[in-house]
Amino acid sequence: MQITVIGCGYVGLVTATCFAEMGNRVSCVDTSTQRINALQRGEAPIFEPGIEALITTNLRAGRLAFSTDTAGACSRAEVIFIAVGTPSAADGSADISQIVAVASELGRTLDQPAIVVCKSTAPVGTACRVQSVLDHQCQRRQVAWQHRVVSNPEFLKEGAAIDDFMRPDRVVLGTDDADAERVMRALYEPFVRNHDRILCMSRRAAEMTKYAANTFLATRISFINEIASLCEQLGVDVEEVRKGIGSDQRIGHHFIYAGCGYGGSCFPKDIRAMLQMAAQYDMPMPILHSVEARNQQQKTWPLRMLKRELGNLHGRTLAIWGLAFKPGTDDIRDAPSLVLLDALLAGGSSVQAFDPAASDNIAQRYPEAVKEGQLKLLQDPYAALNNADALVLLTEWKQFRQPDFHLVAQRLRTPLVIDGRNQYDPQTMASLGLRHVGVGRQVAPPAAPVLREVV
Ligand SMILES: NC(=O)c1ccc[n+]([C@@H]2O[C@H](COP(=O)([O-])OP(=O)(O)OC[C@H]3O[C@@H](n4cnc5c(N)ncnc54)[C@H](O)[C@@H]3O)[C@@H](O)[C@H]2O)c1
Ligand SMILES: O=c1ccn([C@@H]2O[C@H](COP(=O)(O)OP(=O)(O)O[C@H]3O[C@H](CO)[C@@H](O)[C@H](O)[C@H]3O)[C@@H](O)[C@H]2O)c(=O)[nH]1
Repeated sequence: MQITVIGCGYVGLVTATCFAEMGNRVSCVDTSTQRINALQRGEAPIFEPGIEALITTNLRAGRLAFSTDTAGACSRAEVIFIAVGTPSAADGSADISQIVAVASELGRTLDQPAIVVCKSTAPVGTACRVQSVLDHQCQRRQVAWQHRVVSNPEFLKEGAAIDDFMRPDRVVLGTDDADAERVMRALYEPFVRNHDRILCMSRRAAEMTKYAANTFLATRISFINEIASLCEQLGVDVEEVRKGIGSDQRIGHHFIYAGCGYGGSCFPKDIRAMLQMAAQYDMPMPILHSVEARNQQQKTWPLRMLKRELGNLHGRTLAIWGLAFKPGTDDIRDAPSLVLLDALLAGGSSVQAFDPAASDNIAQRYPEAVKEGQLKLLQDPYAALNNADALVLLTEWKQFRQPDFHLVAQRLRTPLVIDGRNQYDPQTMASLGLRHVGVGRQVAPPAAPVLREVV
């Protein structure tokens, strides 16, 4: 099939390369000349395991092409995916102006009917808006055809994006057009060979499904983080509780890991967008407000623990392992590391940090601190520990799972490990002379509850 993908970010590139890998001819467009030039040389502008190999193979095979010319790239396309950004506007709502701009351009320039697919995460009603923008242009140009708009939200996770796309749990197609459904089913058929995991529904339901999925996952994380806080008060280990509840099949083990909060380009933004969608109908959505508030609070957990253990942090040197919002990516958008770095740097602490992928992005965000030497971004995780008053683990990269604890204890000035992702066993750490502070797993005896008089 001849496909065009508009937007060469995480979603656009993964979509394009995976469809090309299945034998389709895919043209990719982006407004960034720099991005397109790099892609034409086979260089990925994003950090995503496996993406560069897919780009190179499919470029060489002639199934993949990159350009900045939308009209040219769409001239023979049967299916056109819109995978541009939908960032938060000032009020928290999803800004769909990039989608609308693409739709207008397509309406003005397409000389054949196409299936236009909204892949970006966008509020309920966006696909209908794209349809009316296209319809309006067709009427203006007095052409005889109508484009068909499908909502096809994407569920990939950064760091595992190719695997998620190649083996999706489900493919959601929002359309009531039988022809469009047939073409889209055929396109996705190679990815759902074992059994049909394609779910067809209305465009509005497809859009809502994406927001409901993300906000539900975020709710699970904030829920376990709240339970973890209570565990800290009660002297209970939340890791035991996690296993205890996760083994109930109705709950399951996924997305119930307590930590220092969720970040990334999706959960925070999509919760804000969902709240704004609801606000238009005067819906208060108290659950989602709490999910968001709990997450903000959770991101301050590492700082609170450092203060509890060390007192005043002014003049202290702190080591951080992991700056990306999760392992497998260089993405620092809404990462818990930003909350900690902002506070430590403003409070006069020095930071020595290591991340396998995200250091460049952090350097761009804190250029002054890097220049003045207050923030050192190191190439070696153990070099970050030299004379530090504590090690704070924020991202659970695999290489941090079994570090040389003897070296950790030797390098640190104070043997304190703040484990923001519950990676380490408190007993093992204690046996090595390291004080370990995990999320929701204090080993202290339970404190007395505040007793209230029963009336
Ligand atoms: N990142 C993820 O893990 C993920 C997963 C699922 C869904 N989503 C959603 O998918 C959408 C895209 O996310 P992303 O992370 O790929 O964004 P991104 O910012 O990485 O990429 C978007 C790209 O679109 C380009 N672009 C903007 N306007 C354009 C135009 N008019 N023509 C051509 N290119 C244009 C930008 O230059 C950029 O390269 C968002 O709605 C996001 O919420 C993201
Ligand atoms: O039990 C858990 C699981 C995750 N996280 C955190 O949650 C955030 C998001 O993680 P993850 O969902 O793995 O990453 P994303 O790449 O943001 O993917 C989410 O957002 C995408 C964009 O919409 C969706 O497509 C994916 O399905 C959805 O998982 C990260 O900060 C994680 O550290 C936890 O704290 N505890």
